[in-house]
Amino acid sequence: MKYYDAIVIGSGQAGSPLVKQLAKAGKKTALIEKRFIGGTCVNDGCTPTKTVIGSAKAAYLINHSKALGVHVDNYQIDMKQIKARKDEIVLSWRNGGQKAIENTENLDLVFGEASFTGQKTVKVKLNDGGELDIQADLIFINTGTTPVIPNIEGLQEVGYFISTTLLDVEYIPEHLLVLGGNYVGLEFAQSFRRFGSKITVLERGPRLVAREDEDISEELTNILLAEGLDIYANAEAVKFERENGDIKATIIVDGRQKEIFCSDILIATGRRPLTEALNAQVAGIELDDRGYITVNDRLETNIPGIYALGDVNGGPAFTHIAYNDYAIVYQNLFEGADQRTTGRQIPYSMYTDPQLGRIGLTEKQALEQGFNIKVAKLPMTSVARAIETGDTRGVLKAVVDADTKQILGAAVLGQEGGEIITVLQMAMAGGITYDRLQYFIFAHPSYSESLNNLFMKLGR
Ligand SMILES: Cc1cc2nc3c(=O)[nH]c(=O)nc-3n(C[C@H](O)[C@H](O)[C@H](O)COP(=O)(O)OP(=O)(O)OC[C@H]3O[C@@H](n4cnc5c(N)ncnc54)[C@H](O)[C@@H]3O)c2cc1C
Ligand SMILES: NC(=O)c1ccc[n+]([C@@H]2O[C@H](COP(=O)([O-])OP(=O)(O)OC[C@H]3O[C@@H](n4cnc5c(N)ncnc54)[C@H](O)[C@@H]3O)[C@@H](O)[C@H]2O)c1
Repeated sequence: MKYYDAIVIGSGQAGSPLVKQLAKAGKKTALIEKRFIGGTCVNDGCTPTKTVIGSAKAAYLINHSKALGVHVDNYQIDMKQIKARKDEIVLSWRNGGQKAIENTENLDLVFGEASFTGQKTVKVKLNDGGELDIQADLIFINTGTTPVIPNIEGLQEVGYFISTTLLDVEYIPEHLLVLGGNYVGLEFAQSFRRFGSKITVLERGPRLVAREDEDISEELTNILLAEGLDIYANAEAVKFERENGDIKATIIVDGRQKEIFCSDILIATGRRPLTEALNAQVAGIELDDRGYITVNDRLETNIPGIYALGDVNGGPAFTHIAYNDYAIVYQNLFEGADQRTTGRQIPYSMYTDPQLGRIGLTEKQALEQGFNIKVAKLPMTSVARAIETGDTRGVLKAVVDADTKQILGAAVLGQEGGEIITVLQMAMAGGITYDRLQYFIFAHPSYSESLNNLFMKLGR
Protein backbone atom coordinates (compact mmCIF):
# COMPACT_ATOMS: atom_id res chain seq x y z
CA MET A 1 0.00 0.00 0.00
CA LYS A 2 1.32 3.40 -0.96
CA TYR A 3 0.22 6.38 1.15
CA TYR A 4 -0.71 9.80 -0.19
CA ASP A 5 -2.29 12.90 1.31
CA ALA A 6 -4.65 13.19 -1.63
CA ILE A 7 -5.84 11.04 -4.54
CA VAL A 8 -7.58 12.52 -7.57
CA ILE A 9 -9.39 10.08 -9.85
CA GLY A 10 -9.78 11.44 -13.38
CA SER A 11 -7.89 14.25 -15.03
CA GLY A 12 -10.91 16.18 -16.27
CA GLN A 13 -11.58 19.87 -16.05
CA ALA A 14 -11.61 19.80 -12.26
CA GLY A 15 -9.01 17.15 -11.51
CA SER A 16 -6.23 18.60 -13.67
CA PRO A 17 -6.10 22.04 -12.02
CA LEU A 18 -6.79 20.54 -8.59
CA VAL A 19 -3.81 18.16 -8.53
CA LYS A 20 -1.37 20.97 -9.23
CA GLN A 21 -2.79 23.11 -6.43
CA LEU A 22 -2.87 20.19 -3.98
CA ALA A 23 0.78 19.40 -4.70
CA LYS A 24 1.72 23.07 -4.44
CA ALA A 25 -0.01 23.25 -1.06
CA GLY A 26 2.38 20.51 0.12
CA LYS A 27 0.02 17.54 -0.19
CA LYS A 28 1.63 14.40 -1.57
CA THR A 29 -0.81 13.74 -4.40
CA ALA A 30 -1.60 10.96 -6.88
CA LEU A 31 -3.55 11.58 -10.10
CA ILE A 32 -5.09 8.46 -11.59
CA GLU A 33 -6.17 8.71 -15.23
CA LYS A 34 -7.28 5.73 -17.28
CA ARG A 35 -6.99 7.42 -20.67
CA PHE A 36 -5.76 10.88 -21.62
CA ILE A 37 -4.83 13.98 -19.62
CA GLY A 38 -7.49 16.64 -20.08
CA GLY A 39 -10.49 14.32 -20.06
CA THR A 40 -13.52 14.75 -22.30
CA CYS A 41 -13.22 18.47 -22.98
CA VAL A 42 -9.71 18.37 -24.38
CA ASN A 43 -9.80 14.98 -26.06
CA ASP A 44 -13.39 14.30 -27.16
CA GLY A 45 -15.44 17.39 -26.44
CA CYS A 46 -14.95 21.13 -26.52
CA THR A 47 -11.54 21.33 -28.17
CA PRO A 48 -11.98 18.90 -31.08
CA THR A 49 -15.60 19.86 -31.78
CA LYS A 50 -14.91 23.57 -31.83
CA THR A 51 -11.93 22.95 -34.11
CA VAL A 52 -14.11 21.01 -36.57
CA ILE A 53 -16.85 23.63 -36.25
CA GLY A 54 -14.20 26.19 -37.26
CA SER A 55 -13.62 24.27 -40.50
CA ALA A 56 -17.36 23.99 -41.11
CA LYS A 57 -17.75 27.73 -40.64
CA ALA A 58 -15.12 28.36 -43.30
CA ALA A 59 -17.15 26.22 -45.72
CA TYR A 60 -20.31 28.13 -44.83
CA LEU A 61 -18.63 31.49 -45.38
CA ILE A 62 -17.35 30.44 -48.81
CA ASN A 63 -20.87 29.38 -49.73
CA HIS A 64 -22.30 32.70 -48.62
CA SER A 65 -19.59 35.06 -49.78
CA LYS A 66 -21.31 35.92 -53.07
CA ALA A 67 -23.78 38.19 -51.28
CA LEU A 68 -20.78 40.16 -49.99
CA GLY A 69 -19.34 40.51 -53.48
CA VAL A 70 -16.75 37.80 -53.12
CA HIS A 71 -17.06 35.10 -55.77
CA VAL A 72 -15.41 31.75 -55.13
CA ASP A 73 -15.61 29.33 -58.03
CA ASN A 74 -14.57 26.14 -56.45
CA TYR A 75 -13.71 24.62 -53.13
CA GLN A 76 -13.10 21.16 -51.70
CA ILE A 77 -13.61 19.75 -48.24
CA ASP A 78 -10.54 17.80 -47.14
CA MET A 79 -11.69 15.68 -44.21
CA LYS A 80 -8.19 14.26 -43.74
CA GLN A 81 -6.82 17.76 -43.26
CA ILE A 82 -9.72 18.76 -41.03
CA LYS A 83 -9.03 15.73 -38.83
CA ALA A 84 -5.26 16.33 -38.86
CA ARG A 85 -5.76 19.95 -37.76
CA LYS A 86 -8.10 18.78 -35.00
CA ASP A 87 -5.60 16.10 -33.88
CA GLU A 88 -2.74 18.59 -33.76
CA ILE A 89 -4.67 21.02 -31.57
CA VAL A 90 -5.95 18.26 -29.26
CA LEU A 91 -2.47 16.76 -28.91
CA SER A 92 -0.89 20.09 -28.11
CA TRP A 93 -3.41 20.65 -25.27
CA ARG A 94 -3.16 17.07 -24.04
CA ASN A 95 0.63 16.93 -24.11
CA GLY A 96 0.99 20.41 -22.62
CA GLY A 97 -1.33 19.39 -19.77
CA GLN A 98 0.57 16.16 -19.17
CA LYS A 99 3.94 17.90 -19.15
CA ALA A 100 2.73 20.44 -16.59
CA ILE A 101 1.53 17.62 -14.35
CA GLU A 102 4.72 15.60 -14.77
CA ASN A 103 6.80 18.66 -13.93
CA THR A 104 4.93 19.30 -10.69
CA GLU A 105 6.75 18.27 -7.54
CA ASN A 106 4.87 16.21 -4.98
CA LEU A 107 2.60 14.80 -7.71
CA ASP A 108 2.57 11.25 -9.12
CA LEU A 109 0.75 10.64 -12.41
CA VAL A 110 -0.51 7.08 -12.69
CA PHE A 111 -2.16 5.80 -15.87
CA GLY A 112 -4.76 3.19 -15.01
CA GLU A 113 -8.33 2.60 -13.88
CA ALA A 114 -9.16 3.31 -10.25
CA SER A 115 -11.70 1.50 -8.09
CA PHE A 116 -12.36 1.68 -4.38
CA THR A 117 -11.32 -1.25 -2.19
CA GLY A 118 -12.31 0.42 1.08
CA GLN A 119 -13.49 3.79 2.36
CA LYS A 120 -10.16 5.54 1.73
CA THR A 121 -8.30 2.87 -0.27
CA VAL A 122 -8.11 2.57 -4.03
CA LYS A 123 -6.78 -0.07 -6.38
CA VAL A 124 -5.39 1.05 -9.74
CA LYS A 125 -5.41 -1.42 -12.62
CA LEU A 126 -2.35 -0.06 -14.39
CA ASN A 127 -2.59 0.51 -18.15
CA ASP A 128 0.76 -1.15 -18.74
CA GLY A 129 0.01 -4.13 -16.53
CA GLY A 130 -0.12 -4.83 -12.82
CA GLU A 131 -1.92 -3.15 -9.98
CA LEU A 132 -1.20 -0.46 -7.44
CA ASP A 133 -2.87 -0.11 -4.03
CA ILE A 134 -3.01 3.40 -2.65
CA GLN A 135 -4.58 5.20 0.28
CA ALA A 136 -5.34 8.82 1.21
CA ASP A 137 -7.54 10.77 3.60
CA LEU A 138 -8.63 13.14 0.86
CA ILE A 139 -10.09 11.66 -2.33
CA PHE A 140 -11.48 13.65 -5.23
CA ILE A 141 -13.57 11.91 -7.92
CA ASN A 142 -13.61 13.57 -11.33
CA THR A 143 -14.46 10.70 -13.66
CA GLY A 144 -16.93 12.43 -15.99
CA THR A 145 -19.48 10.82 -18.28
CA THR A 146 -19.78 8.66 -21.38
CA PRO A 147 -22.46 8.52 -24.12
CA VAL A 148 -25.73 6.73 -23.50
CA ILE A 149 -26.41 4.20 -26.25
CA PRO A 150 -30.13 3.59 -26.69
CA ASN A 151 -31.33 0.03 -26.88
CA ILE A 152 -32.74 -0.03 -30.42
CA GLU A 153 -33.24 -3.21 -32.45
CA GLY A 154 -30.43 -3.69 -34.99
CA LEU A 155 -28.34 -0.71 -33.81
CA GLN A 156 -25.34 -2.78 -32.71
CA GLU A 157 -25.45 -4.82 -35.94
CA VAL A 158 -25.51 -1.83 -38.35
CA GLY A 159 -22.95 0.13 -36.32
CA TYR A 160 -22.94 3.77 -35.29
CA PHE A 161 -20.78 6.75 -34.41
CA ILE A 162 -20.63 8.52 -31.08
CA SER A 163 -19.23 12.05 -30.84
CA THR A 164 -15.70 10.75 -30.14
CA THR A 165 -15.55 8.43 -33.15
CA LEU A 166 -17.26 10.82 -35.60
CA LEU A 167 -14.46 13.29 -34.89
CA ASP A 168 -12.06 10.84 -36.49
CA VAL A 169 -13.77 10.23 -39.85
CA GLU A 170 -11.68 11.02 -42.89
CA TYR A 171 -14.60 10.96 -45.33
CA ILE A 172 -17.85 12.84 -45.71
CA PRO A 173 -20.76 10.61 -44.66
CA GLU A 174 -23.32 10.59 -47.46
CA HIS A 175 -26.36 10.71 -45.23
CA LEU A 176 -25.90 11.02 -41.49
CA LEU A 177 -28.86 10.19 -39.28
CA VAL A 178 -28.44 12.02 -35.96
CA LEU A 179 -30.29 10.72 -32.93
CA GLY A 180 -30.70 13.54 -30.39
CA GLY A 181 -31.43 17.20 -31.06
CA ASN A 182 -29.46 18.99 -28.39
CA TYR A 183 -25.86 20.18 -27.94
CA VAL A 184 -23.91 17.24 -29.36
CA GLY A 185 -26.42 16.32 -32.05
CA LEU A 186 -26.86 19.84 -33.41
CA GLU A 187 -23.21 20.94 -33.33
CA PHE A 188 -22.27 17.85 -35.36
CA ALA A 189 -25.36 17.89 -37.60
CA GLN A 190 -24.74 21.43 -38.77
CA SER A 191 -21.00 20.91 -39.25
CA PHE A 192 -21.42 17.79 -41.36
CA ARG A 193 -24.18 19.45 -43.40
CA ARG A 194 -21.64 22.19 -44.17
CA PHE A 195 -19.11 19.54 -45.22
CA GLY A 196 -21.70 18.18 -47.68
CA SER A 197 -23.53 15.37 -45.85
CA LYS A 198 -27.27 15.01 -46.07
CA ILE A 199 -28.49 15.23 -42.48
CA THR A 200 -31.59 13.95 -40.73
CA VAL A 201 -32.05 14.79 -37.05
CA LEU A 202 -34.42 12.74 -34.90
CA GLU A 203 -35.37 14.30 -31.56
CA ARG A 204 -37.48 12.29 -29.17
CA GLY A 205 -38.81 15.39 -27.41
CA PRO A 206 -41.36 17.82 -28.84
CA ARG A 207 -38.71 20.16 -30.28
CA LEU A 208 -34.99 20.82 -30.57
CA VAL A 209 -33.16 22.25 -27.53
CA ALA A 210 -36.25 21.55 -25.48
CA ARG A 211 -34.91 23.18 -22.31
CA GLU A 212 -34.99 26.57 -24.05
CA ASP A 213 -38.08 28.70 -24.58
CA GLU A 214 -40.23 27.64 -27.53
CA ASP A 215 -39.54 30.80 -29.54
CA ILE A 216 -35.77 30.30 -29.27
CA SER A 217 -36.07 26.64 -30.20
CA GLU A 218 -38.21 27.57 -33.21
CA GLU A 219 -35.79 30.27 -34.36
CA LEU A 220 -32.86 27.85 -34.18
CA THR A 221 -34.84 25.12 -35.93
CA ASN A 222 -35.65 27.51 -38.80
CA ILE A 223 -31.98 28.45 -39.12
CA LEU A 224 -31.01 24.77 -39.38
CA LEU A 225 -33.85 23.99 -41.81
CA ALA A 226 -32.63 26.86 -44.01
CA GLU A 227 -29.25 25.13 -44.18
CA GLY A 228 -30.95 22.02 -45.52
CA LEU A 229 -31.18 19.77 -42.47
CA ASP A 230 -34.18 17.45 -42.20
CA ILE A 231 -35.51 17.63 -38.66
CA TYR A 232 -38.10 15.43 -37.00
CA ALA A 233 -39.29 16.12 -33.45
CA ASN A 234 -41.48 13.69 -31.48
CA ALA A 235 -39.43 11.13 -33.35
CA GLU A 236 -37.68 7.92 -32.40
CA ALA A 237 -35.90 5.19 -34.27
CA VAL A 238 -37.26 1.74 -33.46
CA LYS A 239 -35.31 -0.53 -35.83
CA PHE A 240 -32.19 -0.51 -37.98
CA GLU A 241 -31.24 -2.99 -40.69
CA ARG A 242 -28.89 -3.16 -43.67
CA GLU A 243 -30.49 -3.04 -47.10
CA ASN A 244 -28.48 -2.90 -50.32
CA GLY A 245 -25.50 -1.32 -48.58
CA ASP A 246 -27.60 1.38 -46.90
CA ILE A 247 -28.99 1.49 -43.40
CA LYS A 248 -32.76 1.32 -43.28
CA ALA A 249 -34.11 3.09 -40.20
CA THR A 250 -37.66 2.52 -39.13
CA ILE A 251 -38.77 5.58 -37.24
CA ILE A 252 -41.91 6.72 -35.49
CA VAL A 253 -42.74 10.38 -35.99
CA ASP A 254 -45.77 11.82 -34.22
CA GLY A 255 -47.01 8.27 -33.78
CA ARG A 256 -46.70 7.38 -37.46
CA GLN A 257 -44.21 4.85 -38.82
CA LYS A 258 -41.77 5.93 -41.54
CA GLU A 259 -38.63 4.56 -43.17
CA ILE A 260 -35.43 6.48 -43.80
CA PHE A 261 -32.37 5.25 -45.67
CA CYS A 262 -29.04 6.59 -44.45
CA SER A 263 -25.34 5.76 -44.70
CA ASP A 264 -24.27 6.50 -41.09
CA ILE A 265 -25.71 7.06 -37.65
CA LEU A 266 -24.59 9.43 -34.87
CA ILE A 267 -25.83 8.65 -31.39
CA ALA A 268 -26.16 11.94 -29.45
CA THR A 269 -28.82 11.01 -26.95
CA GLY A 270 -27.12 12.18 -23.77
CA ARG A 271 -24.44 10.94 -21.39
CA ARG A 272 -24.25 8.84 -18.22
CA PRO A 273 -21.80 9.02 -15.31
CA LEU A 274 -18.64 6.92 -15.25
CA THR A 275 -19.17 5.43 -11.81
CA GLU A 276 -19.54 1.69 -12.45
CA ALA A 277 -15.81 0.90 -12.43
CA LEU A 278 -15.30 2.99 -9.29
CA ASN A 279 -16.95 0.43 -7.02
CA ALA A 280 -18.17 3.40 -5.00
CA GLN A 281 -20.47 1.25 -2.88
CA VAL A 282 -17.40 -0.43 -1.31
CA ALA A 283 -16.45 2.97 0.10
CA GLY A 284 -20.07 3.60 1.11
CA ILE A 285 -20.36 6.55 -1.29
CA GLU A 286 -23.98 7.34 -2.15
CA LEU A 287 -25.05 7.43 -5.80
CA ASP A 288 -28.41 8.63 -7.08
CA ASP A 289 -30.73 6.39 -9.10
CA ARG A 290 -28.99 7.40 -12.36
CA GLY A 291 -25.54 6.56 -11.00
CA TYR A 292 -24.36 10.13 -10.33
CA ILE A 293 -22.43 10.71 -7.11
CA THR A 294 -24.49 12.59 -4.56
CA VAL A 295 -22.77 15.67 -3.11
CA ASN A 296 -23.69 18.60 -0.86
CA ASP A 297 -23.31 22.21 -2.00
CA ARG A 298 -19.63 22.12 -1.00
CA LEU A 299 -19.24 19.09 -3.31
CA GLU A 300 -18.50 16.65 -0.52
CA THR A 301 -20.05 13.18 -0.68
CA ASN A 302 -21.68 11.47 2.31
CA ILE A 303 -18.19 10.23 3.25
CA PRO A 304 -16.15 13.04 4.86
CA GLY A 305 -13.02 13.78 2.87
CA ILE A 306 -14.35 12.32 -0.39
CA TYR A 307 -15.49 14.86 -2.96
CA ALA A 308 -17.02 14.52 -6.44
CA LEU A 309 -16.39 17.24 -9.01
CA GLY A 310 -17.55 17.88 -12.57
CA ASP A 311 -20.09 15.97 -14.65
CA VAL A 312 -19.98 12.91 -12.38
CA ASN A 313 -21.87 14.73 -9.61
CA GLY A 314 -24.83 15.37 -11.92
CA GLY A 315 -24.45 19.16 -12.02
CA PRO A 316 -24.68 21.07 -15.30
CA ALA A 317 -22.33 19.22 -17.69
CA PHE A 318 -20.05 22.02 -18.83
CA THR A 319 -16.32 22.52 -18.65
CA HIS A 320 -16.59 25.85 -16.87
CA ILE A 321 -18.81 24.25 -14.21
CA ALA A 322 -16.31 21.43 -13.64
CA TYR A 323 -13.62 24.11 -13.32
CA ASN A 324 -15.79 26.05 -10.90
CA ASP A 325 -16.24 22.87 -8.84
CA TYR A 326 -12.45 22.75 -8.56
CA ALA A 327 -12.38 26.42 -7.51
CA ILE A 328 -15.03 25.84 -4.82
CA VAL A 329 -13.31 22.77 -3.34
CA TYR A 330 -9.83 24.31 -3.46
CA GLN A 331 -10.87 27.62 -1.89
CA ASN A 332 -12.81 25.86 0.86
CA LEU A 333 -10.01 23.45 1.74
CA PHE A 334 -7.00 25.72 1.39
CA GLU A 335 -8.16 29.31 1.63
CA GLY A 336 -10.63 28.98 4.47
CA ALA A 337 -13.47 30.06 2.20
CA ASP A 338 -17.09 28.97 2.35
CA GLN A 339 -17.90 28.66 -1.34
CA ARG A 340 -21.01 26.79 -2.35
CA THR A 341 -22.68 25.70 -5.56
CA THR A 342 -26.03 27.11 -4.44
CA GLY A 343 -26.97 30.16 -6.48
CA ARG A 344 -23.95 30.16 -8.78
CA GLN A 345 -24.47 31.46 -12.29
CA ILE A 346 -24.65 28.82 -15.04
CA PRO A 347 -23.81 30.42 -18.40
CA TYR A 348 -23.53 28.26 -21.49
CA SER A 349 -23.19 28.54 -25.19
CA MET A 350 -24.15 26.04 -27.83
CA TYR A 351 -21.76 26.27 -30.74
CA THR A 352 -24.15 25.99 -33.59
CA ASP A 353 -23.61 28.84 -35.99
CA PRO A 354 -24.99 31.25 -34.98
CA GLN A 355 -24.21 30.42 -31.38
CA LEU A 356 -26.87 30.21 -28.73
CA GLY A 357 -25.61 31.95 -25.60
CA ARG A 358 -27.67 31.54 -22.45
CA ILE A 359 -27.68 32.81 -18.89
CA GLY A 360 -30.19 32.72 -16.04
CA LEU A 361 -33.87 31.93 -16.29
CA THR A 362 -35.85 31.26 -19.44
CA GLU A 363 -39.17 33.08 -19.80
CA LYS A 364 -40.96 29.85 -18.90
CA GLN A 365 -38.85 29.31 -15.77
CA ALA A 366 -39.31 32.92 -14.64
CA LEU A 367 -43.09 32.60 -14.94
CA GLU A 368 -43.07 29.25 -13.13
CA GLN A 369 -41.10 30.87 -10.31
CA GLY A 370 -43.76 33.55 -9.96
CA PHE A 371 -41.79 36.60 -11.12
CA ASN A 372 -43.64 39.59 -12.50
CA ILE A 373 -41.71 39.72 -15.76
CA LYS A 374 -41.23 41.81 -18.86
CA VAL A 375 -39.68 40.27 -21.99
CA ALA A 376 -37.59 42.14 -24.54
CA LYS A 377 -36.81 40.75 -27.98
CA LEU A 378 -34.74 42.17 -30.80
CA PRO A 379 -34.21 40.39 -34.11
CA MET A 380 -30.64 40.27 -35.37
CA THR A 381 -31.94 41.99 -38.51
CA SER A 382 -32.07 45.14 -36.34
CA VAL A 383 -28.45 44.86 -35.21
CA ALA A 384 -26.16 47.19 -37.17
CA ARG A 385 -23.08 45.06 -36.71
CA ALA A 386 -24.92 41.96 -37.98
CA ILE A 387 -26.24 43.81 -41.04
CA GLU A 388 -22.80 45.19 -41.87
CA THR A 389 -21.10 41.83 -41.38
CA GLY A 390 -23.70 40.07 -43.50
CA ASP A 391 -25.25 37.59 -41.07
CA THR A 392 -28.56 38.66 -39.51
CA ARG A 393 -29.80 35.23 -38.42
CA GLY A 394 -31.15 34.97 -34.89
CA VAL A 395 -32.63 37.00 -32.09
CA LEU A 396 -31.78 38.53 -28.70
CA LYS A 397 -34.15 37.94 -25.83
CA ALA A 398 -34.04 39.10 -22.23
CA VAL A 399 -36.35 38.42 -19.31
CA VAL A 400 -36.43 41.05 -16.57
CA ASP A 401 -38.14 41.52 -13.22
CA ALA A 402 -40.68 44.29 -13.80
CA ASP A 403 -40.64 45.29 -10.13
CA THR A 404 -36.90 45.42 -9.41
CA LYS A 405 -35.65 45.99 -13.00
CA GLN A 406 -33.09 43.17 -12.46
CA ILE A 407 -32.21 41.00 -15.45
CA LEU A 408 -33.38 37.45 -14.74
CA GLY A 409 -32.07 35.71 -17.84
CA ALA A 410 -31.26 36.03 -21.50
CA ALA A 411 -30.77 34.09 -24.70
CA VAL A 412 -28.68 35.41 -27.55
CA LEU A 413 -28.98 33.42 -30.75
CA GLY A 414 -26.74 35.25 -33.14
CA GLN A 415 -23.17 35.87 -34.20
CA GLU A 416 -20.99 35.98 -31.06
CA GLY A 417 -24.02 34.97 -28.97
CA GLY A 418 -21.66 33.26 -26.51
CA GLU A 419 -19.74 36.51 -26.01
CA ILE A 420 -22.75 38.85 -25.82
CA ILE A 421 -24.29 36.68 -23.13
CA THR A 422 -21.17 37.21 -21.02
CA VAL A 423 -21.85 40.95 -21.00
CA LEU A 424 -25.31 40.24 -19.65
CA GLN A 425 -23.97 37.73 -17.15
CA MET A 426 -21.64 40.37 -15.72
CA ALA A 427 -24.50 42.87 -15.55
CA MET A 428 -26.54 40.30 -13.64
CA ALA A 429 -23.65 39.49 -11.28
CA GLY A 430 -23.09 43.18 -10.61
CA GLY A 431 -26.80 43.91 -10.15
CA ILE A 432 -26.87 46.34 -13.09
CA THR A 433 -30.55 46.87 -13.85
CA TYR A 434 -31.90 46.86 -17.39
CA ASP A 435 -32.78 50.57 -17.37
CA ARG A 436 -29.08 51.42 -16.92
CA LEU A 437 -28.21 49.34 -19.99
CA GLN A 438 -30.65 51.36 -22.13
CA TYR A 439 -28.14 54.23 -22.29
CA PHE A 440 -24.99 52.32 -21.35
CA ILE A 441 -22.04 53.28 -23.56
CA PHE A 442 -20.92 50.33 -25.70
CA ALA A 443 -18.39 50.70 -28.50
CA HIS A 444 -19.93 51.25 -31.92
CA PRO A 445 -20.44 49.16 -33.97
CA SER A 446 -20.34 46.12 -31.70
CA TYR A 447 -22.83 43.31 -31.22
CA SER A 448 -23.09 44.23 -27.54
CA GLU A 449 -24.21 47.73 -28.50
CA SER A 450 -27.51 46.10 -29.52
CA LEU A 451 -28.26 45.70 -25.79
CA ASN A 452 -29.22 49.42 -25.77
CA ASN A 453 -32.00 48.77 -28.27
CA LEU A 454 -32.95 45.42 -26.75
CA PHE A 455 -33.73 47.01 -23.39
CA MET A 456 -35.28 50.14 -24.97
CA LYS A 457 -38.02 47.74 -26.08
CA LEU A 458 -39.13 47.66 -22.44
CA GLY A 459 -39.75 51.42 -22.30
CA ARG A 460 -38.45 53.80 -19.63
C1 LIG B 1 -18.83 16.33 -28.01
C2 LIG B 1 -18.80 17.19 -26.77
C3 LIG B 1 -18.64 18.56 -26.88
C4 LIG B 1 -18.61 19.35 -25.73
N1 LIG B 1 -18.47 20.71 -25.87
C5 LIG B 1 -18.49 21.49 -24.77
C6 LIG B 1 -18.35 22.91 -24.89
O1 LIG B 1 -18.21 23.46 -25.98
N2 LIG B 1 -18.36 23.65 -23.75
C7 LIG B 1 -18.52 23.07 -22.51
O2 LIG B 1 -18.51 23.79 -21.52
N3 LIG B 1 -18.64 21.73 -22.38
C8 LIG B 1 -18.64 20.93 -23.48
N4 LIG B 1 -18.76 19.58 -23.34
C9 LIG B 1 -18.89 19.02 -21.97
C10 LIG B 1 -17.51 18.95 -21.32
O3 LIG B 1 -16.64 18.21 -22.12
C11 LIG B 1 -17.63 18.31 -19.95
O4 LIG B 1 -18.61 19.00 -19.20
C12 LIG B 1 -16.31 18.40 -19.22
O5 LIG B 1 -15.30 17.71 -19.90
C13 LIG B 1 -16.51 17.80 -17.82
O6 LIG B 1 -15.31 17.49 -17.27
P1 LIG B 1 -15.15 16.59 -16.01
O7 LIG B 1 -14.05 17.24 -15.28
O8 LIG B 1 -16.39 16.36 -15.29
O9 LIG B 1 -14.71 15.15 -16.57
P2 LIG B 1 -14.08 14.65 -17.91
O10 LIG B 1 -13.51 15.75 -18.70
O11 LIG B 1 -15.08 13.80 -18.56
O12 LIG B 1 -12.84 13.77 -17.39
C14 LIG B 1 -13.01 12.59 -16.68
C15 LIG B 1 -11.73 11.79 -16.76
O13 LIG B 1 -11.79 10.72 -15.84
C16 LIG B 1 -11.20 9.56 -16.41
N5 LIG B 1 -11.74 8.40 -15.72
C17 LIG B 1 -13.02 7.95 -15.70
N6 LIG B 1 -13.16 6.88 -14.87
C18 LIG B 1 -11.93 6.65 -14.37
C19 LIG B 1 -11.41 5.68 -13.46
N7 LIG B 1 -12.20 4.76 -12.88
N8 LIG B 1 -10.10 5.70 -13.18
C20 LIG B 1 -9.28 6.65 -13.73
N9 LIG B 1 -9.71 7.57 -14.58
C21 LIG B 1 -11.02 7.60 -14.90
C22 LIG B 1 -11.62 9.66 -17.88
O14 LIG B 1 -10.75 8.91 -18.70
C23 LIG B 1 -11.49 11.16 -18.13
O15 LIG B 1 -10.21 11.50 -18.59
C24 LIG B 1 -18.76 18.76 -24.46
C25 LIG B 1 -18.90 17.37 -24.34
C26 LIG B 1 -18.92 16.59 -25.48
C27 LIG B 1 -19.07 15.10 -25.34
N1 LIG C 1 -21.49 23.77 -26.26
C1 LIG C 1 -21.58 23.06 -25.14
O1 LIG C 1 -21.49 23.57 -24.04
C2 LIG C 1 -21.74 21.57 -25.23
C3 LIG C 1 -21.55 20.91 -26.43
C4 LIG C 1 -21.71 19.53 -26.47
C5 LIG C 1 -22.04 18.85 -25.31
N2 LIG C 1 -22.20 19.51 -24.15
C6 LIG C 1 -22.55 18.78 -22.92
O2 LIG C 1 -22.60 17.40 -23.18
C7 LIG C 1 -23.74 16.82 -22.62
C8 LIG C 1 -24.30 15.79 -23.56
O3 LIG C 1 -24.89 16.41 -24.71
P1 LIG C 1 -25.97 15.65 -25.56
O4 LIG C 1 -26.48 16.59 -26.59
O5 LIG C 1 -25.46 14.32 -25.96
O6 LIG C 1 -27.07 15.30 -24.47
P2 LIG C 1 -28.38 16.05 -23.97
O7 LIG C 1 -28.86 15.23 -22.83
O8 LIG C 1 -28.15 17.47 -23.78
O9 LIG C 1 -29.39 15.87 -25.21
C9 LIG C 1 -29.79 14.61 -25.68
C10 LIG C 1 -31.01 14.78 -26.56
O10 LIG C 1 -31.33 13.52 -27.13
C11 LIG C 1 -32.73 13.31 -27.02
N3 LIG C 1 -32.94 11.86 -27.02
C12 LIG C 1 -32.71 10.99 -26.01
N4 LIG C 1 -32.95 9.73 -26.42
C13 LIG C 1 -33.32 9.80 -27.72
C14 LIG C 1 -33.65 8.84 -28.71
N5 LIG C 1 -33.64 7.54 -28.42
N6 LIG C 1 -33.97 9.27 -29.94
C15 LIG C 1 -33.97 10.59 -30.24
N7 LIG C 1 -33.64 11.55 -29.36
C16 LIG C 1 -33.31 11.15 -28.11
C17 LIG C 1 -33.12 14.02 -25.75
O11 LIG C 1 -34.50 14.34 -25.75
C18 LIG C 1 -32.23 15.26 -25.80
O12 LIG C 1 -32.83 16.31 -26.52
C19 LIG C 1 -24.72 17.94 -22.35
O13 LIG C 1 -25.24 17.79 -21.07
C20 LIG C 1 -23.94 19.21 -22.48
O14 LIG C 1 -23.87 19.88 -21.25
C21 LIG C 1 -22.07 20.86 -24.08
